[in-house]
Amino acid sequence: MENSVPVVRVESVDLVRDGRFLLRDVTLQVRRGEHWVLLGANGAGKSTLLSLLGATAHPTAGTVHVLGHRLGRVDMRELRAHIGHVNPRHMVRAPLTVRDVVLTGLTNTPEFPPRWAPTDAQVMRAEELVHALGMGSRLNLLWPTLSQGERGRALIARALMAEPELLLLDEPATGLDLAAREQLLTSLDDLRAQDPDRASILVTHHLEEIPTTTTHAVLVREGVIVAQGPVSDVLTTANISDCFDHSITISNEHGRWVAQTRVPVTVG
Ligand SMILES: Nc1ncnc2c1ncn2[C@@H]1O[C@H](COP(=O)(O)OP(=O)(O)OP(=O)(O)O)[C@@H](O)[C@H]1O
Repeated sequence: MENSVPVVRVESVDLVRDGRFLLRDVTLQVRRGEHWVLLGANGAGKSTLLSLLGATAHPTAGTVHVLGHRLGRVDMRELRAHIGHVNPRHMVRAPLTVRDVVLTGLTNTPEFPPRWAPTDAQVMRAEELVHALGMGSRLNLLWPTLSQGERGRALIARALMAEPELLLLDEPATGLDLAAREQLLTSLDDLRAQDPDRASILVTHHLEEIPTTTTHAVLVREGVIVAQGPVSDVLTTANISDCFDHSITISNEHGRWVAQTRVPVTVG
């Protein structure tokens, strides 16, 4: 894909299910090297938007281009091979080790396809990625024995195996304890520095889960984008309070964001 072509170009998109607008008039453009956070309340439409960008859903109206290809005019399966979509609900049924699950990122299948075997170089890359995500000591553990946080980190390594140009992360810090969350955020910052061309979109409800390397933010409310742009322009007390329909004060310290309910000042 040419450098000048946006990684994602969504234009005037509606997505309607059962007569209900899950997304309405959504326009969004993401370029190489940009790292977006997608914020919104429960049910706002974040995962729905991510499913369009991950080429797993089609818009009802409007156009979606991902990596230069228009949805509806491209083999979605082929396109998905170039997108790293980290879905915490990814199912692993076979008793695979962490190394094997990460390797299935190459085939984009839940298990190894029949007669497929990774090369030595692919195994080495899988191990490097597992180390980069702080999971080196877990390489040989069987998937069912992992904690939720360990699975989340292994799934990011899995998504990176195919060297995707676009990485989609759906609530990657959900269920992580404090230390695991901090390790995850550091790993994401490090990975972004290692591959400056990759673009990413991370979905969360929590401002504390936004990596410091985030460049842009988009706020969704009831299927509509209410603000988007450079992260420090978008993450303001007014915008976040409006998006979540609640009085929230936002602050930023050393690149990390914090949200607090605004306490009314009582006089007297
Ligand atoms: N296939 C579907 N058919 C009908 N409604 C759907 C479908 N998928 C999702 N929805 C509805 O669309 C709305 C947006 O869902 P979505 O999962 O995108 O929200 P979200 O912002 O990711 O929420 P959460 O933060 O709770 O994960 C929800 O009200 C959901 O019930």
